[in-house]
Amino acid sequence: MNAQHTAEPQSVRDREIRAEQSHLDRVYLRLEEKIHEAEFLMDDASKRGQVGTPGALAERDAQVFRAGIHLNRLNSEFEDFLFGRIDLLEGKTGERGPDGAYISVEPADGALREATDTDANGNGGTGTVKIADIAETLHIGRLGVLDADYTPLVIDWRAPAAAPFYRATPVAPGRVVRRRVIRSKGRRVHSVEDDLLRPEATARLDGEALAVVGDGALMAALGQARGHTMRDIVASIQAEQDEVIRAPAASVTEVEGGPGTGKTAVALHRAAYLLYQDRRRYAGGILIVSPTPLLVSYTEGVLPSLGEEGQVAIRALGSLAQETAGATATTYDAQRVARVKGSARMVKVLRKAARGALDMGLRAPVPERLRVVAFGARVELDATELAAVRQQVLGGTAPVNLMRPRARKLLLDALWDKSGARRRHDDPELAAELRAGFDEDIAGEDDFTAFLEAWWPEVTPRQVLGAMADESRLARWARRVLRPAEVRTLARALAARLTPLGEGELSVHDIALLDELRTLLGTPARPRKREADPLDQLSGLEELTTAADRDAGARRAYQGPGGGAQERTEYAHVIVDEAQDLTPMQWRMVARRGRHATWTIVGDPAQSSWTDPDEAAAARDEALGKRPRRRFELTVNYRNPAELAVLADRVLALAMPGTAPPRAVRSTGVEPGFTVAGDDLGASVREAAAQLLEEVEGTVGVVVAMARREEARGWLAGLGERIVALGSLEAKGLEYDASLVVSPAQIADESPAGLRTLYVALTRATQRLEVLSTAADLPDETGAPDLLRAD
Ligand SMILES: Nc1ncnc2c1ncn2[C@@H]1O[C@H](COP(=O)(O)OP(=O)(O)OP(=O)(O)O)[C@@H](O)[C@H]1O
Repeated sequence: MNAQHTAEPQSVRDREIRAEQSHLDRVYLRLEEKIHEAEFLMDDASKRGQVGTPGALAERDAQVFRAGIHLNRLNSEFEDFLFGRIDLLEGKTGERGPDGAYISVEPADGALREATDTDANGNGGTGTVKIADIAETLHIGRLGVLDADYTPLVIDWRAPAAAPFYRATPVAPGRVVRRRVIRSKGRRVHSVEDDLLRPEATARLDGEALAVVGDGALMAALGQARGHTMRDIVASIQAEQDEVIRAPAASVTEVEGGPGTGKTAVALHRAAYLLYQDRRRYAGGILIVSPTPLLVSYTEGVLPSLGEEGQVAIRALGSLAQETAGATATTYDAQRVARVKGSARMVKVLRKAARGALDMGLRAPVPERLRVVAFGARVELDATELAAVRQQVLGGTAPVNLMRPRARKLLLDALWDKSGARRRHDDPELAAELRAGFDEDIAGEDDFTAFLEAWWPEVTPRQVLGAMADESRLARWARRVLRPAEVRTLARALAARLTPLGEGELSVHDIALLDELRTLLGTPARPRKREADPLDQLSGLEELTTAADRDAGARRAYQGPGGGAQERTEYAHVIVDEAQDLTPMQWRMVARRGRHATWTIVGDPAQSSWTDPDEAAAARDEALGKRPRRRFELTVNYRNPAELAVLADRVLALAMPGTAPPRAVRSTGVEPGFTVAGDDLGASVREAAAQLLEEVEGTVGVVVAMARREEARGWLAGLGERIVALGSLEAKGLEYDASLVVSPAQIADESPAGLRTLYVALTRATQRLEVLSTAADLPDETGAPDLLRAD
């Protein structure tokens, strides 16, 4: 990807920067005009009173807010609004896209012509050269901008015409002769970096030789120091990544790749691409599922920087059921607890628990007999008869809380039988009349209503979870599904946090259980205030009365979850990041949010912390159903320098023998460092961490075993904002300039998936990696722990 010419004179560089600057000036001039237009539109529309038909008003409101959104995007401070340029040969066809650019990928016949070198450079000579005359120049940016005469000033990076910027290679250059990355800040162009894709030809633009400047944009991008948030990679997306980003939305796009291959980056850019490509369809929302809140906060700035936020919700697994279960969690269970809670076998246990909870008298004691007076006589159902009725009701398939009408009906049947009234009439019509009167009498009795409420109470998911904390009860519900040791582990873990009614702090894995329970239990319909559907402007209008109300309604419609207002329970597209880590129960929870969705799934089996990959794969297959799948692989590691990747590759060979590691493209010349901790581990960690802070400009991540997480925070207290302590499972997806991995052996021993977790820990750094061993690591004389040695 490096440019072929690096020793260009300063004057050429300056001239090229000036040329791009004047283009950027034109772009900003045009943007200002558009901003004025949008402001005028908004102002004009809001001045008009509430006149016209509801349809016209709705249309007007929608227009105002579309203009508002556009205005916001234009006003956003983009660091590099314009970042690319391609100089192209004439295309095979003259077809233009909606943005005014020619869309053909292949050059026209004769676009490259042979000439004598006299033609080429005017010096005279005898040989022939190829001449590439530039026929079209496109500038690529975060949004498309058309000039007043509709010529494209900037092409949106997601438009088909921009694809060659990412896809062209010297082997398959298509029409691209020169690709340029433009770096700017605010309104100033700072530098340009070129790749020449047809080095064999003499390229000319307006009769002049085409200049080539710089050392390659990708390497420049990768060398920059990190902050605590991810940056977009829009200026340097690589061809294999671009294929994923622009893959057709239909069905399931599955992407695998090692650490640092850009899976998360690609997933985020894909969300922006899908919205651009079919905004109407994705008005149904895009959900991005992330393993941890840390990864959510690390990545959530990327979409706004790409001009997209409204329709995309990025959620950690612990917050996924917030809208429905009203709960979020950030606490982790011990691995052996998580293994039970995450297993697909829990579905059977929960099904029994949801039904069994009815019998538990959660709010009031469950009545053991039902007594009513019918036709002047007392009729009674005893405990055995009631149990039989309950069994019969539960024979249905509806969610438990929605079975109460059926329970009512079957109780009345049982009472009717018991009353002997059935035998009084042979005539069916009279019998039916009598029965109707019987039902009306009894159902109208307060005692009967009170009985029904106590005997078939409404049960909440939390109550069931709380009820499962009782070991003997859980053993009954989990019979032949969980082993006794698993029952004990689960019951104790639940009892440690929850009251018998399920109040208390939930763990991340509890959320998937609650969500499953919510489906099993169902929510009975309650009369409630109708709310306007924020997506439907017309129905919104029926509800909203004043202009201000309509403003708020329409704003909600366009803001989406990012704006905090719109909470969906189903989405049009679901993107799963770090998919290798979803437990079977979490797959079920995610699947419920994408029943009609198309999907993008990115992950790396070698980084999986789930112990039973087959069980997870089966759950994933079930979630995706019969949708066709399209698989992609990412092969280049952009994060770790080669010197560090070697170390991680050794662990990969132990964790997943035979797996090919991704290819690291950078080298820093700095080898990883090894130290053996002294007697005071905390002091050793602090010292090594402080040293790294001195050595790198950006961030430092200190990764410890989960059991040491809290302790480690204390060790690093006061070292400043550039440093973070992380439990090994929290390090997923994150990236630091330097990382310190504390006791690889302890991380590896913490769970059956420990080696894979260690692989994650070792692949977080962009510059420096330091490993601190303890005696448990069996370090050699250089301090290198046993697990990381070459032999
Ligand atoms: N084309 C690119 N240009 C510039 N930087 C890139 C490119 N692709 C990836 N990167 C950078 O490489 C780093 C790793 O990317 P990302 O976090 O998306 O990888 P990942 O595959 O999700 O890694 P992991 O599996 O470890 O979570 C990020 O800093 C990202 O910005």
